[in-house]
Order: sequence, then C-alpha cells, then structure tokens
Amino acid sequence: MSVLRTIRVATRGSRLALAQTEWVVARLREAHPGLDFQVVTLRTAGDRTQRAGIPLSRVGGKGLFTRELEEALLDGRVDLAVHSLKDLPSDLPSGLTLGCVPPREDPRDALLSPDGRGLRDLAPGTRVGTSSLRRTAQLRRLRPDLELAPVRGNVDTRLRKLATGQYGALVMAAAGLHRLGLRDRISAYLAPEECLPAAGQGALGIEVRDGDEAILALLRPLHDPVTAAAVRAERAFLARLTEELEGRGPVPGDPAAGVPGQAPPLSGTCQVPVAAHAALDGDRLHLHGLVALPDGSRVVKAAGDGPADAPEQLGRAVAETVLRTGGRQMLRQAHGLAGEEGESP
Ligand SMILES: NCc1[nH]cc(CCC(=O)O)c1CC(=O)O
Repeated sequence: MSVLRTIRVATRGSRLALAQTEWVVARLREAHPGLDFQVVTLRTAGDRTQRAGIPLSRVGGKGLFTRELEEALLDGRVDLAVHSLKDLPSDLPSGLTLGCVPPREDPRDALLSPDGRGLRDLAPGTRVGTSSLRRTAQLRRLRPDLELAPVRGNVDTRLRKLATGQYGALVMAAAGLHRLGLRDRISAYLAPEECLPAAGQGALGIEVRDGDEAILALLRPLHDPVTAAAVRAERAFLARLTEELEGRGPVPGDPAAGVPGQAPPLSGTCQVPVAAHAALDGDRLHLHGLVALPDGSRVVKAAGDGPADAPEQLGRAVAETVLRTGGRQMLRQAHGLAGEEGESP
C-alpha cells in the first residue's frame, strides 16, 4: 500500500468497544507500519438508551449499536467501523459490506457468581442478571427456579451490580470479559448445548464501503477464513429468520437482502430469542440454530452440516428446518407478543 493518508477507524466509546478497536488497530499498524490510523469514537442510539435505563430487550430496532457508525462510513467521515459482529444486523445497508472477520474470541456465554458457583449450584431463587432474551429463554429451561432479571449498563456497571448484591449472578458473553482482561471473574462457561450463543458472538465485524478496494486490501491480513465461514453460516440462519419475521420470502443465496430503514418497527430479532453457533470440523461446517419464545416455554432447535465453502447454504437450510418444525409459528407468536407490549422504539 502506498496510500499516505490517515485511515479513520470508527468505534463506539464503551470500554469493550475501545479495547476491541485498539486490538484491530494494533494488528493494522503491525501489518502496515507506514500508515497512520486514527480512532474515531461515536455515540450510538444504543449508548444513549443505556444511559436512560430502558431495558435493552424493550428498545427494539435493528442496528441500535451500529447505525451511527454506518452513517459515518457512508458519509466518508471514517474508512472502517469495528463492531461486535453480533450487534451487526444480518442485512447491511446498501453501499456497505463486511470487509473482514478477524479470529474469534470464545463464543460462549459465561456465568459470574460471587462465590464461584456454576449454574447447577446456584441457590433456588437466585437473582440472575442477563441482558438478552436469548439467554433468559434458555436459562429458564435449565433452571426454572431462578429469578431471571434484565441487567443494563456496560461490563463495569454490571460487575458493580454483582459486587453490591443487586444480582446473585450474571450471565454475559465470555468474549467481552476475556477482551477486558476479566477472565478471572468467570465462574463457569455455559456449553453451547446448554445456552446456544448469539450469531456472531465472540467475533468482530469490520464494516467498510462496498468496493473500497484500498481499504479491503489493508484488512486482508486480519481476516480469518475459519471464523468467517462459521459466522457466515450463523448470520445466514439469522437472516433467513429475519426475512420470515419481516414477511419477506426467502431470497436464495442473498444474505444481504433487505431494505434498510424500511423494516417495520417490531421486526428484527431483538424481541425474539434466536441463537446460532457454527464450528468447523475438518472441511465440514456444523451449525446449531434455535428459536425460542421469550418466556422459554417453547424452543425449536435444528442442526446440520455442510461443506465449509458454502456457509450461507447451510445457514439457510438449518433455518428452513427450524421454520418447518414449529419455528414459523413461534416467530409469529413472539412478534404478536412484542406488539402487545408496545415494544416499538
Ligand atoms: N451489546 C451487547 C454485547 N455485544 C457484544 C458483547 C460482548 C462481545 C461479544 O459477544 O462478542 C456484548 C455484551 C454481552 O453480550 O455480554
């Protein structure tokens, strides 16, 4: 690369987002010692509502943590945006693309409890803080005797709420804790069979302008094809379910289908627990997918495997199985419930 200019990298301002972005920028500086990288911190709608204390599961709307970064990309104010991949909706705005997917951190959810207990050892009635319907729905089935309560705020805020006894335990993404050097706070890891992670959990997504070849070339050394194959399958699963939720039919082979900004306000998977996790075994990709009702009263799971070089096909096939075996009906039901509760943004 001989572009002698400053590359601007957009991020949210949370401690985790900054740590993730610093990691990316350090790799970029290593790979391109002659270039200048500048971190640009932007505030997203998700950061504003966190302050207002609205439970995340009630905020709704896609791209809560990503839209302002995408606008900066489209305006040319920044050249790339670093996201937690799971916060990035499966249908990106036109003009933007996923430029690279770096190696994944631990995709599992983690349990934190002051005395180091695992999920099975928590006392009945323990108040467990989780920030997602996906975790709540799955934990309800494993331990119906626990009190599951929403918890808001960044990682430090949540840890303080645990330390002060507002919660008896927390469940959050292991990846965030690992990246913040807080690995020692984790009491137990939840196996994907117990609590299937969110699509893309533990992975970063670096979003760029479609066709910005200079930037795409810069990112190539950071790309991890194994992670990319797994998260493409997970996101294709999510994309197919999102289409269903939005009343769109399947769009074969086009995971980027969708019209940004035109989704009905109750759509999106914020209100519907959806989980997906894929892993590579040799040259085969294995995918597990799940849809649940928010109260955990029903869960539909499916699994499949396919060639690693066709992840979208696998994701859509597993989604079709979920839809066919009860998932379609559940999405409609959960969608209706969200509407009754007035969960629109
Ligand atoms: N906005 C929630 C969010 N987005 C990314 C992470 C952690 C990192 C990851 O899952 O990759 C978290 C916190 C959590 O789920 O506990």
